Parts: sequence; C-alpha cells; structure tokens
Amino acid sequence: MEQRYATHPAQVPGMDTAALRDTYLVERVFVPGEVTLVYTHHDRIVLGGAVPAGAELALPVPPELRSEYLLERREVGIVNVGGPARVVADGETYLLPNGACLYLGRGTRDVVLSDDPEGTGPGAQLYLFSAPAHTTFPNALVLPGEGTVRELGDQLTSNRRTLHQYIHENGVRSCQVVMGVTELHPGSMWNTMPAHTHDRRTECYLYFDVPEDARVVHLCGEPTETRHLVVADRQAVISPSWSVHSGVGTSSYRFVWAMAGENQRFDDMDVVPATEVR
Ligand SMILES: O=C(O)C(=O)C[C@H](O)C(=O)CO
Ligand SMILES: [Zn+2]
Repeated sequence: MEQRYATHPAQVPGMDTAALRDTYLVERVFVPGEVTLVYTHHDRIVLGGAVPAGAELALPVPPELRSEYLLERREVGIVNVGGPARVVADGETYLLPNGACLYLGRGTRDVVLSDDPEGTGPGAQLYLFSAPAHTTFPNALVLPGEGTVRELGDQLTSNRRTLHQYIHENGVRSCQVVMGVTELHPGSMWNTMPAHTHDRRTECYLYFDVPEDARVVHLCGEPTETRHLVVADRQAVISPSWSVHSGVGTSSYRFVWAMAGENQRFDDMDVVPATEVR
C-alpha cells in the first residue's frame, strides 16, 4: 500500500508542482479489477477505490496495518461514483446505485465488492475512505438524497451547489469518519468558497463527473501561502488540517468530501474571507 507521510505547512513553499502533486494528489484511484489504497499519516486515513469490472473484489488487508482484516480496528465510508454496485458485508447484501453511501463499522470482517448483477450500464466504481475506529457503530446504507441536504451558494458567484451529508453527527453515526457528496449545479464551478480550514480534522476530496476535457484547479496550502493542484476526473486530494481546500472547475462536477480527526462537527470550520487569501 502506498504511504504518504504527514507534512508541515513550512514544507509547502519549497515544493514545486511535481512535489505538490506527489504529496497531496492521488492520481490513480480507480484501476479496473483492483482495489487501490493509499495510507496518509494525516489522521491515519486510508483512501482508495475499487473497480470490480465484472469480478468480485474482497477488501484487502495491507500488511502495513498489521491487522487480520481491514476493518479489525477501522471503519470505512464507501461512496459509489460509478454504475450500480453490490457490497456483501459479513453476509449482508447492500445495493448501491450511483451516489449512494455505505458505512461499515469496526469489526466488519468479510467485505466483497462487485457490480450489481441486476444492474445495467457502466460498472461500479467505489470510493473508500477509512479511519481508525475505537468502537463499533452499525453498518448503514444511505441512498442518494436521503442524507441531510444543504443548498449553498449562488449562480451569481458561480458556486450554486447541493451538499449531501451522509455520515455525520446527525446522520449515520461513526467514530471519526464524516462523509458526503457535493454537486455543483450546471454553470457553477466554485466549491468551498469562501475557503476554510479546520485544524481539528484532515479532509480528502475525490472529484468526479469532471468531463474528460475539463479540470478542477484546487486551492491548497495555508490561507496566506496558497498553492494549487490541477485535478482531473476521479482524482483525490489530501488536505492536511492546516490547508484550505477549495476548487474551481472549467465545468461543473461533483465531489466526495470526507474527514477524520478530533471531532465530527461539520460546521467547526475557520472561514477565510477571499480578501485574506494569498
Ligand atoms: O462545497 C462545499 O462547501 C463543501 O463540500 C465543503 C466540504 O464539505 C468541507 O470542506 C467541509 O469541511
Ligand atoms: Zn472542510
């Protein structure tokens, strides 16, 4: 499993584009027929993707975790960003249409990922976001639109968007993971502007439904020492607790946001007025 070690904000000014991308961007999340996992030491998050491509994929247990199975001491949030999926967890079957979110708690041992055999169209693409878990919460499936919905932004500021909270304090309960999906309305391009940081949590974004010829310019770094990453469809960004995480696309898109750390309070964020960003 690829490992990304924790970074200090003072390292960023010395990073060129390649170093920024090697450190904070995960370019190949979805590989047909595989489960890919990346371990970041920022809050010991494991993120990755599973593309069954007609096969059945078991959640792997990377030797670096020194566990009997992936969720022995962990929990995972899964969002399907592809075609209809099926997840069988310790014998329980969950069917995930595009946009659905499944939470699997600590102690869930046998997890098998596949395309929904009754599904049609493209194959499943499951985004995985895992954090250490100190206790067990029940497995739970949330279908698109069933979570807590927030309507944000305005067309006039090109950031009109719908934010779906799935795993959070007032939704599906978990130890650390907070997870949801934000969709930009047609013609809106900016997410998370004004930007913010939250020193209590690391946050990762997986951008998806980015047209093939489009890109998202993702703003990162400390508020007064920003850098950017040019992100393509189905690529993920690791945002340390001290980093802003905002993006503007050359087209509208969706993204999965997911956090882990000290608390699970979604609104616990330190907003940075656009006038103060450098
Ligand atoms: O578009 C947005 O705004 C978001 O999706 C914000 C993220 O959920 C986030 O950064 C929460 O801390
Ligand atoms: Zn955030």
